[in-house]
Amino acid sequence: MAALDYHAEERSKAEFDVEEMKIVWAGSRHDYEINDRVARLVASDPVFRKDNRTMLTRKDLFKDTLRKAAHAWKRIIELRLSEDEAYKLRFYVDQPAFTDLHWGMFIPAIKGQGTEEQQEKWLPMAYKMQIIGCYAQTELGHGSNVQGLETTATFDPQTDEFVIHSPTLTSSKWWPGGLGKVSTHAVVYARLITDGKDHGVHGFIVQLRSLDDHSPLPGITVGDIGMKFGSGAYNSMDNGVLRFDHVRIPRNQMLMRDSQVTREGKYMHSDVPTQLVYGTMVNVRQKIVSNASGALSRAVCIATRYSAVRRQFGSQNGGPETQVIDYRTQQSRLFPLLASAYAFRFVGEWLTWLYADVTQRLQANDFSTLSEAHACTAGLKSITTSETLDGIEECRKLCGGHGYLSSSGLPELFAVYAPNCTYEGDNIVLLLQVARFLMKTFSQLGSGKKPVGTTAYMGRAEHLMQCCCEVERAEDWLKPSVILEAFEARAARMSVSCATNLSKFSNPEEGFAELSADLVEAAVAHCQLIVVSKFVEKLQQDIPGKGVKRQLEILCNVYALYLLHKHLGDFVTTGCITPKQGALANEQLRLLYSQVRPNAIALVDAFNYTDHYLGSDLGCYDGNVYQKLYEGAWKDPLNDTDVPDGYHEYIRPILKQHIRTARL
Ligand SMILES: CCCCCCCCCCCCCCCC(=O)SCCNC(=O)CCNC(=O)[C@H](O)C(C)(C)COP(=O)(O)OP(=O)(O)OC[C@H]1O[C@@H](n2cnc3c(N)ncnc32)[C@H](O)[C@@H]1OP(=O)(O)O
Repeated sequence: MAALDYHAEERSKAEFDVEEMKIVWAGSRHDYEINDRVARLVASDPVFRKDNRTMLTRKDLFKDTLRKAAHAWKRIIELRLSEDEAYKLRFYVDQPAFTDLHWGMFIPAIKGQGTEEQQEKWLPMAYKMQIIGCYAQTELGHGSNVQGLETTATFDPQTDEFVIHSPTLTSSKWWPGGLGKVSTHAVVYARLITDGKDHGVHGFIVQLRSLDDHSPLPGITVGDIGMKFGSGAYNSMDNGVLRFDHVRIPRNQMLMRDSQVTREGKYMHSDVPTQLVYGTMVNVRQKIVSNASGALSRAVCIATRYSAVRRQFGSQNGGPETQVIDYRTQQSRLFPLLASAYAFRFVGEWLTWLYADVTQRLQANDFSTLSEAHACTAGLKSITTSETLDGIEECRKLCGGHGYLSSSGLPELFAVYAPNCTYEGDNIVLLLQVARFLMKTFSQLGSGKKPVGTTAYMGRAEHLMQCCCEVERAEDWLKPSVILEAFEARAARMSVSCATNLSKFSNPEEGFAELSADLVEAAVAHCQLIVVSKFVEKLQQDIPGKGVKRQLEILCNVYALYLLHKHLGDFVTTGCITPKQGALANEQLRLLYSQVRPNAIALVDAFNYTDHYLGSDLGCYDGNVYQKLYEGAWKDPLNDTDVPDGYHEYIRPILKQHIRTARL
């Protein structure tokens, strides 16, 4: 018997080869095959079940997380999975855990900042998970301002040790994931003090817990910081608090790749930029950008499938009501998010390449692209996560009342995704970093330094300041060169305007603070240009598969014109386009939505998500939504009995008019 599929008709409307699109989405056939195999493996394993997660108490949720992490590790060993496959297995398990920080930050910090000797000592133990580590940087009173950290690491030449100490309440480490209950070790960021002199923040490997019985070592106070936003979600993570009371560690546990302390206590800094101490954050920011498309596509998949099943109003002569996906209002909110998911996928791919490139250069002591890599990772982390979080919430609203149910998967997705906008650098702070980079690049234009990479367009600032958009008819907006020039002109003009206003201040820092809101907008314009241009570049590649490239062209245009529509004020006030051209863009956008419509379900099928990973009754592959919602309701613990616990004490006295004498 053929499997039931409420979306069969929608799927038959697709004008492109979905299987080929799956490969484009995954990045390569190889990645597609690994993703597919690992996702199915996770979905079919009962230990990885997550449908009751939001109903677990904190302790049960944490224990469930430990079980899943241990089981995942067991499977990784049994199946001899590669590092990449193991990462994907943890990804599809879809439950934040200490392992994310062990593999995602502790190991990379040692790799990036440790000497060869230190790597040889610590990495083999970390790779076998004989030790489990976290990244202890943020403090109770200090987050984005890394230079403001208070924890101290004072060198004691008598014993050849560092004394790690938390001098104040605000210096307590606060937030590091995996710290609260699991990590045996941490890379701790502390101010290095030798001979009474403060040399700024450096990383140190510190053992926190006994490897025999897991109890905290002397001088260490450690625990979990408490419940976080939402049910399930990030509450599976043991974000921790940590205080040091004069904890001693050997000198060779300072991460000494770029700066060293000698046996005599002399501080030596090689001629590499001090910002390399931020390297782990750059690495994670790049991963966060890659993951943004994952979270957004998941929400979009749920909202799109449900919008095709859900019918509301518009019944003609007693016929079925209209599918909500056919309403223009639904399309104009949903399809830009679908296009954004694809846009973020491709910019994430590009950023992974950029990061690999800068890493290679750094190894060869070439620091020329470091500041651009920092600006790109910081800026793209900021805009992709902000848009993803807003997009998830929009998808919840697009699912109407049912989106508010936990079983839609959207509330938990929102709650688990929300910290992305804050961790690894608050999104506004990161945009200000981009703005600084832009202002610096502009100020160097006069000195003949030619901007390259993502700022190459600034080299054409003179042209971009006075060019006129050539759009006369709506279809002119489909030309990539027209779109790119409009985005370049907007970004350049907003930056130039900031630079001009800044130059009026005698104190540049005062000017920067005063104009910070404008600077953030200029940074957003620059980052959006990067996303649009990387989408356009992707389309210049050879993309096989019937109709695949055509669909991507449509989505690219949707993404760009939606941004243009949303930020019309920027484009018009900077004189990049006229109000008439803005209206034509909107007209074209409506036409594009009609082209997306028949392909919408197939475009979300191309994400190739299992029902397990999606975790949503509304987004299930077969579209049998109402049955699932109905059955799901009866599984709630409140429905274990018809008469609820508490009836006799609290309902009956009200009904029977005994409330005055009731013992509550
Ligand atoms: C399997 C399942 C999924 C797994 C998924 C994988 C992920 C794995 C899990 C992760 C889960 C998340 C876990 C979160 C864990 C935290 O959140 S860890 C804590 C993160 N904390 C932060 O990100 C703090 C953010 N703050 C900062 O980065 C810096 O303090 C700031 C804001 C950039 C300021 O830096 P600053 O040195 O005080 O000051 P500033 O004068 O602005 O900068 C000085 C120079 O350094 C440059 N600079 C600044 N930063 C950098 C940098 N990073 N690089 C290069 N240059 C830089 C500036 O451009 C400037 O350059 P010049 O203009 O002088 O040329």
